Amino acid sequence: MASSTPYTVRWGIMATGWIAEMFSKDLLTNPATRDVHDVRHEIVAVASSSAKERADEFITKIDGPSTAKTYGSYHELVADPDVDIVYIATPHSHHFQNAMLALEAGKNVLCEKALTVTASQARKLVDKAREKNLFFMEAVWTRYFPISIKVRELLASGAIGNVYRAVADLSFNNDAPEGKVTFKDSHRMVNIDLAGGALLDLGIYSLTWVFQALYHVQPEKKKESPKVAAAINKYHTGADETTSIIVQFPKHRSQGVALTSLRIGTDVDGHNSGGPAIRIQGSGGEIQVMGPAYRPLQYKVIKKDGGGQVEVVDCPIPKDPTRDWGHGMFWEADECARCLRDGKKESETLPWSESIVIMEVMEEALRQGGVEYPELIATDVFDAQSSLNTGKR
Ligand SMILES: NC(=O)C1=CN([C@@H]2O[C@H](COP(=O)(O)OP(=O)(O)OC[C@H]3O[C@@H](n4cnc5c(N)ncnc54)[C@H](OP(=O)(O)O)[C@@H]3O)[C@@H](O)[C@H]2O)C=CC1
Ligand SMILES: O=C1OC[C@@H](O)[C@H](O)[C@H]1O
Repeated sequence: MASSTPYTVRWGIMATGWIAEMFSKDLLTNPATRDVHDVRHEIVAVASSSAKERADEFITKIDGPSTAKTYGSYHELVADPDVDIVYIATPHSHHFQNAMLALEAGKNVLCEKALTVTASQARKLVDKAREKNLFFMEAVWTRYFPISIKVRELLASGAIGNVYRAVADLSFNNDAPEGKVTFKDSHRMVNIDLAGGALLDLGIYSLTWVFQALYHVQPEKKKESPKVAAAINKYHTGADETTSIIVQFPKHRSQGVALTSLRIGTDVDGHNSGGPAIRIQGSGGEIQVMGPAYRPLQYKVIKKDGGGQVEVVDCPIPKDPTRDWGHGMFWEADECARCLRDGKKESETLPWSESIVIMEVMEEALRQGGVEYPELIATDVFDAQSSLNTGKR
């Protein structure tokens, strides 16, 4: 029989930027407001690589607990004995070194997407987690949404027959005059030194849907790494600005198309007039998911023999009324808590092997498009004193 006392996870937050704020505010919501009663979350420490004061300000900004310890370095955070799991919210460039720093220190890790810059880095992190017997997960929050769970269930149950194709897009219109985009060259979205680019930041969600539809739902023995064909337009910084990938799963006769761009928007007018962001097509029908691909709130099921009837299902994200907050990242946090409680080292919803295959696809696409990242961020050699860990910029 399940215990009536919820299992508590004590989080350490690494970095104090935008997504760290979103995630931390979600951790602070009351789980009961999403009908979760078996796990709960505490923020026990926050670290900024630049200054302890930034971590102090962060706690104020999120209306966090005054008991949380604040650090001016990532090294101090991973050494804190009260931290059960470290949430890594730094740019892509930093993930390998930061995650390895935490794993080496014996900490469980939830690391923001994209997991790493290269597939080799991802494999090394998984090897380290295995060696140290630690929990490790890529923070692809969308996978833990009830809408994703429902769509996977529908696909697995054969609701649309044999699934042969998935087309997914996550693009934003950041077009600007004279060939520019609206981001400054130094911004993490386009800065090659921070592993910027549409694919690692946005295209990973398009691939997430392609993989949820065509790969994840396959029985383990039938899973196959896809063939990859990619077209990439590079921005003047060297990062990719528009990337289109076709993945082909020959044994399953299925194909996925993953699209991303910083030039045109999936949602043309901000009202979803452009139609679904994701189309999953099977022999017996189609499932459409309304975007954005990272935070979808509605899906439709269209049956081949449905006589024109379309099932439309809304999947809203619950808010904690006390804090007036609910972004949707709490579901992945709940998954981490349950895995820690149950002694699991990886999440079945995004197993290590799947994160690695997706990193391999992105690496191959970037190779075909001629995108190259600097050695400092592409190396798979861990260095605790790397500037990516010490913050000495
Ligand atoms: N799941 C989701 O919905 C989203 C995920 N993300 C992911 O989260 C990660 C961070 O994105 P986001 O929060 O938007 O980025 P921000 O630029 O807002 O924050 C990044 C933080 O990383 C730390 N950092 C350390 N070194 C550097 C450096 N050289 N340059 C910039 N920042 C540095 C800083 O914190 P400090 O100084 O305190 O150490 C900074 O505040 C990315 O991997 C991104 O893909 C982003 C947005 C949404
Ligand atoms: O993960 C993300 O989802 C939302 C986007 O706006 C953001 O750039 C990206 O990092």
